[in-house]
Amino acid sequence: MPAFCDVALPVPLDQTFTYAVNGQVPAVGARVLVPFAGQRLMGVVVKLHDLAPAEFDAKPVQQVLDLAPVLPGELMKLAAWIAHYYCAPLGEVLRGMLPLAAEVKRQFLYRIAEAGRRVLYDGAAKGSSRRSKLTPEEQNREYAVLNYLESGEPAKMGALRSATQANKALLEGMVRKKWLTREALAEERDARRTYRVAALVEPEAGARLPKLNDNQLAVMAELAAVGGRLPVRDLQVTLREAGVPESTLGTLVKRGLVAVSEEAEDFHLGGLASGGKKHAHEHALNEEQMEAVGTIAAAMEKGGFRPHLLFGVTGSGKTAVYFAAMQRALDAGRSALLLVPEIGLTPAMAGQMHAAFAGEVALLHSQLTPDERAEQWHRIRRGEARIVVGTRSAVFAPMVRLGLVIVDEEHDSSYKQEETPRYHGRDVAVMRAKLNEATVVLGSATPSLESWANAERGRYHLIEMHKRVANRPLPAVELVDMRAEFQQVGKEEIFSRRLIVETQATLDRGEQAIVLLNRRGYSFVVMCRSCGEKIECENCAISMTYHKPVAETGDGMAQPGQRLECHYCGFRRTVPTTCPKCQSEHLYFMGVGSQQGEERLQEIFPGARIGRMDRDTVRGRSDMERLLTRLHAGEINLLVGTQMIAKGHDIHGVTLVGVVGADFALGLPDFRAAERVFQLLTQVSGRAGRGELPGKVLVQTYHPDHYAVKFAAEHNYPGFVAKEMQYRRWMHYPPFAVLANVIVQSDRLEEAAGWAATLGRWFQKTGLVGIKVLGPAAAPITRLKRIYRFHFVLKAERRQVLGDALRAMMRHAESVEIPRRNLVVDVDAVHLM
Ligand SMILES: Nc1ncnc2c1ncn2[C@@H]1O[C@H](COP(=O)(O)OP(=O)(O)OP(=O)(O)O)[C@@H](O)[C@H]1O
Ligand SMILES: [Zn+2]
Repeated sequence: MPAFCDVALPVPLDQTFTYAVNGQVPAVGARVLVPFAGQRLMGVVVKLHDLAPAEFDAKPVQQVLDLAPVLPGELMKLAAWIAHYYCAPLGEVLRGMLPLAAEVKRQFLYRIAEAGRRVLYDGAAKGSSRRSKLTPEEQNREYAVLNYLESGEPAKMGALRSATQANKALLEGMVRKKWLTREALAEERDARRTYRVAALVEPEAGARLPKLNDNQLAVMAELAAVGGRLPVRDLQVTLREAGVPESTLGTLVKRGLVAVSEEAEDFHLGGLASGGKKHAHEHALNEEQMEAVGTIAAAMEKGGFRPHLLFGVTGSGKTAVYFAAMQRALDAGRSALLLVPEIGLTPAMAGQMHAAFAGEVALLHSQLTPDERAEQWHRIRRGEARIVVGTRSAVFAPMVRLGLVIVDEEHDSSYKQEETPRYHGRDVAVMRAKLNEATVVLGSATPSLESWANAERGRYHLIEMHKRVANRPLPAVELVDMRAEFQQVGKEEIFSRRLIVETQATLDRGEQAIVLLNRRGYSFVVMCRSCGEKIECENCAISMTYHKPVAETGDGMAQPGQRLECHYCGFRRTVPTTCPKCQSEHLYFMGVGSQQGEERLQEIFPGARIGRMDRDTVRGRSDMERLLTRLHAGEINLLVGTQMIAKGHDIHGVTLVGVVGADFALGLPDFRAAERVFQLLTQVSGRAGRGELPGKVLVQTYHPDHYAVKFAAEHNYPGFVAKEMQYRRWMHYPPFAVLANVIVQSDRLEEAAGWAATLGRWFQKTGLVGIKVLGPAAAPITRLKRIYRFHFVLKAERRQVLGDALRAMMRHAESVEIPRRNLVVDVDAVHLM
């Protein structure tokens, strides 16, 4: 029997901790509770051994939570890889993998132990009770507990407590004295939990409309707006915001106008927000699609790790390819994992998954409660759900016989986790496939340069889909030079004359238009004309955004009132009437956000039915579904919004896309600025002309000659990458170098600056070979959430060299007592801000 186990704990320290095995030997991959710095922490056993630690006495494990490993060996390996590759503490990696924190509070079973029997039968307790600090009453309770358990049958804590009035502390004491044993009850939760759905009852033909009061009308209108059905919990959120009492729903049910039914939890996305169109799996695949599926299926058949990059233009029908490939995986008795950027933003995708695979599907996304998440996790682990669709962390789903991994919109930066462990979901997906010997497909109309380089180097097999489905043309893109516009009009306008004319014509033809304004709020800078100061957040070195009061939007959603808001930390303040610095009254609101865009559009097109899509109007999945349903139905014919509107939506009536101020981002101090602008322009353009009618795109720009803008206008991805690759090569940026961003941070400026300087001197003195160190410098955002930030950017040609340098740096930081949590190591950083 091994005497010790090494446990990975969720603490910001790059090591594991040794504990003494205490009775039950835990399995590697099982969870245990252990004492740590005065707390009880849950960790995962990573090693069993007999090597007593030299410097200290190992404390015993307090409790073994799982009899068998919760994580299969393959995921343990993946965790170790992530910890090494991203220089992240293994315990924090494992915590991110296990959605089971909720289960630690689960039921315990108590059983009488040998010593307990002796106490009960021999009265040996007398001897011990002299030393015992327990009151006679408590000792009696202990006897009652032993009596209760005498038969040998285990009992739940709840039952014991009510039968004997023993409390938890008393029971724990008995476990410590070894009178009782305790085991965690591995509760099999019912994965098929149900939830309640409210639905409008179809009135009988000829029935008269009943009289309804305002509250009742509000409920009926809300249901009608979302197509007649809504989960009760979502409905209640909306009702609460609108001030409608919850009892109203009950009244409507009594009157037979609304029915409430129970539905199985996993089906509630089916059919929503697809606008009555055919689902992806119902189309006969075209030639390009069939070829793509054929290539993927052949790879699965051959077996082994086979990475693919699926480069398919917007509207080429990539989703249908994913479905067909996933079906092939199922047919071959394997499971398939599909990662998507944000499920809430693309409810149609989830809906189609259910339509195609019904009960085989498990959804994993950030809006699940811990319990729901755990349920899905168990369904997957038991092999009941063989199709898993999820966001970033779904890459850790405990799939059984994983055969296919797909990463949709692989370029999307939401795959990057911006807290420890700072992994990239796409890259972990590729590694996961490798460990499983599975096929992996990264799909996008605008692949990241990293993935494209891998395809060029022959590491990924490239699959291309050049044409839109049904031979639909890509939209014609026209650039509107806003410098010329200004000269001709003589003043700064948000919308060019060209965009106004085209929008009017589109609306007149009964078609739909979308306008991208990629900043939310009304004005994103508030400046004092007298002293030139911008109003910044109290916590961050960031301009605050002005939000205009909106009593009510067209959706009947209550909105917070007028305010300044920091979009980084959420801090809000009232709008000052004078400059906080110089008291001048000349405050100036600059920079047009989506809220102002909507207001202006309503003035210009009073007859338009305008909708807005941004973080202020879309706060949850049901908001998004409601908006999309109204768009599909043509209820909205002019949509304004932030980059959310560019995310994979497939709205067939949209024939015009206008882009306002998207090239502003070209000026950001980040080497990926051009790539991001190209992606955004291409993706948003891709929303036009997806139905019967061809589309048109107008891009308002101050940089009509910039290659990112020009190539996007020509739908020329290869042209753009060729140019961008040159620049990356010259500048030694990824994909021609590997990079890490190291942030040194503290809530005290001197401390952050001092540590940065210390590390800077160390880098200089050490003279690492094969590494280029830029910095220390103040981070582009010098203060964030009250924390001051300095940074280094490390670049290397070889991954190994970079990792070694980072580890050496962390060791040095430890030796000079820079706390680990004040040092952020971001390997393959996506944002350098
Ligand atoms: N073979 C086909 N024939 C006709 N229509 C199809 C076919 N395959 C898919 N479609 C339809 O084409 C539309 C676009 O498909 P999809 O949304 O998968 O495009 P995509 O490649 O993912 O584009 P994007 O990158 O812009 O998200 C959908 O409405 C889909 O139902
Ligand atoms: Zn802030």
